[in-house]
Amino acid sequence: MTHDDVPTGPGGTSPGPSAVRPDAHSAGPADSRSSDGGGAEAPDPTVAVLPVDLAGAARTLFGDRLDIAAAYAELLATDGVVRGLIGPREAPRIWDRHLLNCAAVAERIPEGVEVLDVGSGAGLPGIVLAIARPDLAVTLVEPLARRTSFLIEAVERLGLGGTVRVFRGRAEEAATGSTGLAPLRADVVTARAVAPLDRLAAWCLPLAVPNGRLVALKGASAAEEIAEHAAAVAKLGGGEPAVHRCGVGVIDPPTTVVEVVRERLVGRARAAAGKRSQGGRSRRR
Ligand SMILES: C[S@@+](CC[C@H](N)C(=O)[O-])C[C@H]1O[C@@H](n2cnc3c(N)ncnc32)[C@H](O)[C@@H]1O
Repeated sequence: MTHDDVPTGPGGTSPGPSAVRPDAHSAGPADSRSSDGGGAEAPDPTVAVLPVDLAGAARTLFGDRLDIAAAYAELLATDGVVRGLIGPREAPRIWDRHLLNCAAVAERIPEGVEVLDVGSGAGLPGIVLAIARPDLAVTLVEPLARRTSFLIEAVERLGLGGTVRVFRGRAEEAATGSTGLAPLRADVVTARAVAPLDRLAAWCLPLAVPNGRLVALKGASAAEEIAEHAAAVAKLGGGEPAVHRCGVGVIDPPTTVVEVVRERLVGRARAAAGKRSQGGRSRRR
């Protein structure tokens, strides 16, 4: 495993102006799904132009950073498809199923906090959140080299190096710092289409600071997953999972997220905290 810190600074190319595609595209309901797919010939980049019926939502969610979102949409629909990170069928629905679906989640994230996006893949939702919210410090956690190479290039090309870094490795490795690096922690840990809620809680809660949160994009399976996994989540130190709908009145359908607060330290984290507090007391004597 390596730690690929994207150099900070102004690097990257400046994204081109946004353009609105007149032939409005409608897609099925947004859901927690992978954007992944097999490699293919690069589609025509105009396939990623913002459909006119989504332009209002896109302006609401991205504000004056809509041009950067448009550059990312084009990158996903071209390079992302060629490199097998996005299925070719996803290219025409990049905006509604991916960019807007992910950007809506920004409303659940407080101002100026640190965000870890676990299993970023091609940057969803991590890169989208970094575009929509330049106040956030975002770390993209992704184990696969082919995907982290794309992420590093995307961050540079979109000029996001000042607020986004890429960590190559699994969530479990990021949490323990087992490679000799300091363990990663954040106020908010996001994940989309990575694992069922019990596994996600096991991977992501250790990455959250105490009272920090897992925000999992879950779609239609949310209530079912909570019913199935609430007990496992509680054992992992999580509070009662809560469902929230994001982007109500902006996107249709809204994005469904399951949130879990890290309420208690369990296992190794609890033991380590106990040792720290004992050490603290003996030093004070
Ligand atoms: C189905 S893809 C979803 C990618 C992206 N979140 C999206 O919505 O398009 C799942 C991603 O999770 C990553 N992944 C799997 N296990 C992981 C783990 N233990 N820690 C971090 N990432 C993991 C995979 O490498 C893959 O990129």
